[in-house]
Amino acid sequence: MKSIIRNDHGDYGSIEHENNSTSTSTNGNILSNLFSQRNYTKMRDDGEETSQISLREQIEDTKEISMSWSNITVEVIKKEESRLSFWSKSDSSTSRHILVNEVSGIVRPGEVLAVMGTSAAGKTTLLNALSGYSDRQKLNVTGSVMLNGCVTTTHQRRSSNIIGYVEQQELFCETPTVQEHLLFHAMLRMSSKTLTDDDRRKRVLDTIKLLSMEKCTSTIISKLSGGERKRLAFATVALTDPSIMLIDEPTSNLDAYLAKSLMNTIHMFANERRRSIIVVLHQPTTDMFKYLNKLCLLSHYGRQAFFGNSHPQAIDFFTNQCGLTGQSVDEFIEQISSNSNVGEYVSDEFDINCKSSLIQSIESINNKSLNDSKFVSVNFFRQLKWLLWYSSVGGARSPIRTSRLSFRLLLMGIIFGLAYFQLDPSETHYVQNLNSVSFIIGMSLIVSSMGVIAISLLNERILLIRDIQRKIYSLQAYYLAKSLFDSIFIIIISVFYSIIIVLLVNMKELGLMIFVISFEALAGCAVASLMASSSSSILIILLLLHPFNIIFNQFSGVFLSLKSIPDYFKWLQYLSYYYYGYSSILILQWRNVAIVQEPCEIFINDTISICPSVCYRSGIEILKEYGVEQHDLNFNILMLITLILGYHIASFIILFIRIRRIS
Ligand SMILES: Nc1ncnc2c1ncn2[C@@H]1O[C@H](COP(=O)(O)OP(=O)(O)OP(=O)(O)O)[C@@H](O)[C@H]1O
Repeated sequence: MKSIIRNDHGDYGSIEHENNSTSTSTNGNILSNLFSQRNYTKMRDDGEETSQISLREQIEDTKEISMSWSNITVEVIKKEESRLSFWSKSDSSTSRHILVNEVSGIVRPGEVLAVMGTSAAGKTTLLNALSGYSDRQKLNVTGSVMLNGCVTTTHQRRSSNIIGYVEQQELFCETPTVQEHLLFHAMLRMSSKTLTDDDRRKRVLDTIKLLSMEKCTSTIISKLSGGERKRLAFATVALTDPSIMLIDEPTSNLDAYLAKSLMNTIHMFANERRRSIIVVLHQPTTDMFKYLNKLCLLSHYGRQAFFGNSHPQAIDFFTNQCGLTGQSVDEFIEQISSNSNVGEYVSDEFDINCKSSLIQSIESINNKSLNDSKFVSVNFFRQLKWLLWYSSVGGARSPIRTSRLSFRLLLMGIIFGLAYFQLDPSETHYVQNLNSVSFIIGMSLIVSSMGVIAISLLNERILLIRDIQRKIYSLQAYYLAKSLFDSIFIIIISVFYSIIIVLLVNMKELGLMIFVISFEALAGCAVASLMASSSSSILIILLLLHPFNIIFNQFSGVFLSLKSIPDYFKWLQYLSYYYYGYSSILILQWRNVAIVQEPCEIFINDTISICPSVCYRSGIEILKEYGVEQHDLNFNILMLITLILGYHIASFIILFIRIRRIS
């Protein structure tokens, strides 16, 4: 069937599209019900009346925004250094590499524009420039991008909810399921305040259905196929219903049927929701052209080779104006790709014959006012709630956190528990053994969990930067949610680990031991967060964590006597979580011990010998020997809490500065 696409200028004509297939009509129904906010409200009030609301009413609710761009040039400036020998001064020069060269275009509400061209022609680079994300790659962009004729800055494009960008390799948090991922985005990204949480849940299910993803609703993202990931990336953006969608290679990794079905859905989004959509396409099949209204063709080095109606106008241009032979657009693309001279020639022809009318068409768009489309960010507590939920559903499935760490701790708990099994005060080396296990219990827990905390924070960094740039949530909400979730996780494993060792070794004061060990581990993990925030790779984290741990170990009182720490290193003792943790555990073990029997050590001819008789010491005397005061328990716990907060604040500030610099 032929349908007329509304067009202010009349230069883009009509397109043909299928309207009678089952999948089309099913998708159409879902789509028309999907994004009507009024539908949801009505459903709540009037039961089944939803379907009576016409698409026309829905369209009036929507924001129709055209996007145009003129003379977009993207270049990378490379600094090249040449040095004749090690000692000679280096000569540095800068060179400019043009990736996109004076490209112009326009897409209006209701249209799908396809950007096509040779590999590495600059299609993704153009999309990055249009979406406002080029500066994260340190690229220099000139030219203007207009929304409804108003010139915009990159920041405006990034921070408004007008543009939804589906990147070529969309990043996901890998452990949640498809439904959980979409729900998280529905709760934080759908800006309408009138939607209830139930409406959002329903929209998630409808979006899953629209993209034929029912089969993988409960599949963990890391297990999705390449094509399913593509569809999920599209679904994540489609969920929020932006006025303009930029989609990089939506059909790659999809089979012919799914590719066609997805293009059909994209076309319907544009057509029925009056959205302006730009897609980068690679080798589209001939029947896919019916879903495209316009074509922007890039040749070598980002030069523009064509812009216009996808099929008839393109064929006319390539055959009549450029003298190429062929029947379809893909044949011309192939000729341009295979021979850079043909590409150059076609680009020159386009510049001479067509560029000025395109620029006129762009300039003719009146400056229509844009609605205030700043991101309506959800409040801090809602962000915190859903970030905590997302961390917990994802974290609970992460094997590094769950099975592997639990197994490691169980194994260590059993080994240490059996090595120091049921310590008996009447044993010869009771004091030494009890003091050793008091140190090892905290140290082993911290060393095992530090890496997990640091690596998970570092792994999420790229996602965090992207989500903050997209204004999905704030760094404050993310950091607080992450720290809360990690703290709960650390407390659970501390309880589990302490119980094993305390019971096997026969240590005292189980309840308070759990309390102290948890705080010691939390302080250690706060240091791990600080390391992760300060590092840019796992290797750097590992290089930093071990020296830090060893240095803080030395000032715990177990190796170097607390009494002999030089004054200029006292500050290291006060920053050491091992010192406060170890001292507190010693206090718990010795404070109520009245008498300890142990063999006496005496000096005979300057060598230590064991006297056959026994010596008697109180627990308080043992503490004194280690430089620990029994009344320091509360102070130590307070200091551990201070360290936890201090290290986290330092970690947050460093992360904040790093992300600000990148963004
Ligand atoms: N940040 C950057 N610094 C230097 N060169 C870059 C940068 N980003 C992209 N390029 C280069 O720009 C060219 C165009 O890259 P782009 O990813 O835009 O191509 P493309 O047309 O999308 O390619 P494909 O179809 O293969 O995905 C490539 O040669 C690429 O190496």
